[in-house]
Amino acid sequence: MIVDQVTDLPRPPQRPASGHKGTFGRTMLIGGSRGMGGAISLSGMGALRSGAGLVYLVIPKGIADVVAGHSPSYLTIPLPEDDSGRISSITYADLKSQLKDKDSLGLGPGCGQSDHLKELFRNILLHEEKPIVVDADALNMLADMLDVLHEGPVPRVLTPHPGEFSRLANLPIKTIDKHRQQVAAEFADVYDVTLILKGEKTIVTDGHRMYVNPTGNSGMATGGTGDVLTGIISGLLAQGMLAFEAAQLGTYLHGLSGDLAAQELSQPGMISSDLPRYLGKAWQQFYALHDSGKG
Ligand SMILES: NC(=O)C1=CN([C@@H]2O[C@H](COP(=O)(O)OP(=O)(O)OC[C@H]3O[C@@H](n4cnc5c(N)ncnc54)[C@H](O)[C@@H]3O)[C@@H](O)[C@H]2O)[C@@H](O)CC1
Ligand SMILES: Nc1ncnc2c1ncn2[C@@H]1O[C@H](COP(=O)(O)OP(=O)(O)O)[C@@H](O)[C@H]1O
Ligand SMILES: [Mg+2]
Repeated sequence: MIVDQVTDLPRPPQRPASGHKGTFGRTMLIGGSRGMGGAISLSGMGALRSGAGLVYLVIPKGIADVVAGHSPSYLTIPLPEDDSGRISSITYADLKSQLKDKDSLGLGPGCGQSDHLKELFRNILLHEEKPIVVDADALNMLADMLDVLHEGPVPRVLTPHPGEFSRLANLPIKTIDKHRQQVAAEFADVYDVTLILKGEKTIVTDGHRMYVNPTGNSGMATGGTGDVLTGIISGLLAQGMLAFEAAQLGTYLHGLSGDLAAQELSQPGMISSDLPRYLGKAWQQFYALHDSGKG
């Protein structure tokens, strides 16, 4: 397998002067559960500040008010929940009309795991042709049904940390840490996905190209930072970027937000909700360096 090392960053989504919120895409994020409303709220903030026009959060009804209260900029779609406060009852057929006009999806932040969610995500991955980011508990459930990646339409972006990748690829974390590029590229090639293997120097690969992200710092090793990344990439996909490019730019901007947050707040003093707040500054720096201030 020949894998090209990519260093150049892709062009960001265009922002035509006449653009309206429909121009910049609708992304829908499905997740959250009792005790983990923060995860889907953080993803929503990442999506909003990635430039997406409309951000929909599909959540269990028990956390709907808390999540909606996190930001007035979200649209929320509350669903029935089970005894543990996870999304339940609703089927893929029930959700179809909501999914229809969305440009991208993000599955998993804080959703928990259940047979019901697994079946719902299985159907979405099998049948939805729009780009989908798969993270967190959606990845853990995907580990038991990897066949959907072969059968379903592409593009799919998977965002595991090494613990999640170990479950997906059925490899020990030690092996993953030792051969990060190789195991990530092999998995991406076999399953025809864009894989983001997170951690220090996050890897983005589609099995043919490999990007090693230079931004980020260990101040980002704090709960919820990965949830923000899922939202950023879902938002870039909604704006029409291709999967590998959205993953690459999203990972770069996410790490840069972390670096800018650490500069002002210190590594121990920064938290995941700071990342969306610094994403605006990260965009400014990106445009200044890479796109002559068009943003
Ligand atoms: N505020 C919230 O509501 C939050 C909710 N979260 C949700 O909590 C659920 C569980 O996610 P977690 O990731 O905590 O659980 P996991 O059990 O998947 O991951 C935690 C374990 O993975 C391994 N791991 C993680 N990063 C690693 C690295 N760089 N190198 C080696 N091993 C590594 C470690 O063994 C670690 O204890 C998800 O649904 C997630 O979205 C978390 O995102 C934290 C914040
Ligand atoms: N030491 C580090 N250096 C750079 N980035 C890091 C480091 N530790 C964690 N990160 C980044 O923080 C994020 C953590 O994601 P994840 O483990 O999914 O967190 P959570 O599920 O709590 O949101 C990833 O984007 C990862 O690359
Ligand atoms: Mg995570």
